[in-house]
Amino acid sequence: MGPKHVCVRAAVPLLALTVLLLVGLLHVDIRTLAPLLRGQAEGPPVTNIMFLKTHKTASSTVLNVLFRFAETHNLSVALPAGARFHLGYPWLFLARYVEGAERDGSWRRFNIMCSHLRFNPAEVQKVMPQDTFYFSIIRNPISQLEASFVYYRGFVPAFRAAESLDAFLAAPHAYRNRSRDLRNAYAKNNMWFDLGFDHNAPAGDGYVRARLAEVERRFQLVLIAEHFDESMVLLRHRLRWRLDDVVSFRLNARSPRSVTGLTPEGRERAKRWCALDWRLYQHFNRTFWARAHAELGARRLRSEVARLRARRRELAGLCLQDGAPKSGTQVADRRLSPYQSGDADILGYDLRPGLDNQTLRMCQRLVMPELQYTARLYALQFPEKPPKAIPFLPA
Ligand SMILES: Nc1ncnc2c1ncn2[C@@H]1O[C@H](COP(=O)(O)OS(=O)(=O)O)[C@@H](OP(=O)(O)O)[C@H]1O
Repeated sequence: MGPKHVCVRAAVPLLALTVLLLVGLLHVDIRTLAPLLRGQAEGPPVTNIMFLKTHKTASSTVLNVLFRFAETHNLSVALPAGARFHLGYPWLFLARYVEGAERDGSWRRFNIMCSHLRFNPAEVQKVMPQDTFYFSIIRNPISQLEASFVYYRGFVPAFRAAESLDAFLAAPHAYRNRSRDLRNAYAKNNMWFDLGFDHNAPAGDGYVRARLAEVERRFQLVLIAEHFDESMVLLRHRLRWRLDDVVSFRLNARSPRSVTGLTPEGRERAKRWCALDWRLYQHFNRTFWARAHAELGARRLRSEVARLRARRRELAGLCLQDGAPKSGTQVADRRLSPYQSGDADILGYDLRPGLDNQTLRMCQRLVMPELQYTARLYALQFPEKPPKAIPFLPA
C-alpha cells in the first residue's frame, strides 16, 4: 500500500466526522444527507421515459403511473395521432404515428411515450430525446396467453374457433390462420412480437441469446408483472421519483369469474408454443432479482415494498367506495368505466362520494382507464384538434 492510499484511508473517517459535526452545528436534517452517506446517486427526477407497453402484462397500470406523472409535471406525451388509441400496433412503430411529431420537416421530441406499439428503435429515437430511459414489463407467458385468449377471443382469427385455450394448445396449427394475419400476433409469443422480433422464429439458442442481448442493450429495466410492487420500487429508485409517483391501483384486471385457467398439460404446451416468450421471461426474471438485490439489497427492497403497500391501502381507504374494484359495467360513473373486450369482465372502481375537489381529482386520475386518460391528455395537449371519441361513451 502506497502513501497515497494511506492518506485516502485516513481521509474517509475524517470526512464522515466533519459531515456529522456540520449536521450538528448547522441543524441540517440528517435525512437529506442519507442518500449521500449511502453513496446513492442523487439528482433531479428522470423525465424522459419510453415504456414499451406489452400486452396483458399489467402495462395499463404502469401507463396510469406515467400519465399521472406527465400530467402533474406538465410533461409532453407522445400520443397516438387522430382518433387512435395505439401507436400503429400491430404494425412496426413509425414516428409519424405520433400526433404532432412532424414539425416543419423535422421531428418534435416528447418526454414520455407509453402507448401500445410494436418496438422499432430507430423510429422511436426520432421522437424521444437521447437521454431517454427505456423500460418495459413482461409476465409469465402462460398467464399472459390465458389473459390474451379471453380478452382477444373475438378479434384474433386463431382463437376464434377454439372452444378453450386447452383445445387451442392441443392443436394450435390447426386453428392458426396461415394467412399471416397480423392479428394472430396475440396468439403466439406476443411479448417477443411487441419487442419488434419475429414471433414465429424457431427458438434456437444462438438466435434467442442474440435477441436477449439486444433487449438488454436497448432497455435499462425490464419489470416483472408477478412482482409488480418490487418492480415499482426498483423503477422509482432508477427514476428518482417520490413514493406517491409510483403508487397505483390494479387496472384492467379481469374478475375471477372470467379467468379460465389451464390444465397442467395445457400449461406445458403453452410453454412450448410460446418458447421465445418463455426464454424471455426466464432470463429477465433472473436479471430482475439480481439487479434489485445489487441496487437496493433485500432488506431495503422489503421495507420499500411495505411502504408502497401501506400507502396504497391508505389511498384505497381515501378514494374507493368499499375499498375494492367492481365489475366494470357496474361502475356508476361511465367516464371511469374500463373498456370491455371479448369474454373478459374487466373491473373498475367507484369513488367514495363527498370527496373534496382536490382529492376527487387525485382519485379520478388513480382509477382512470387507459382510453379515457389518453383522450384526456390528448385534449390537454392538442386543444385545437377534434377530441378522441371513446367507443362506449357518448360524445
Ligand atoms: N398491479 C398489478 N399487478 C399484477 N397484475 C396486474 C396489475 N395491474 C394489472 N394487472 C394485470 O394485468 C393484466 C392487464 O394487462 P394490460 O393492462 O397490460 O392489458 S392490455 O394489453 O393493456 O389490455 C390483467 O391480467 P388478467 O386479470 O389476468 O387479465 C391485470 O389483472
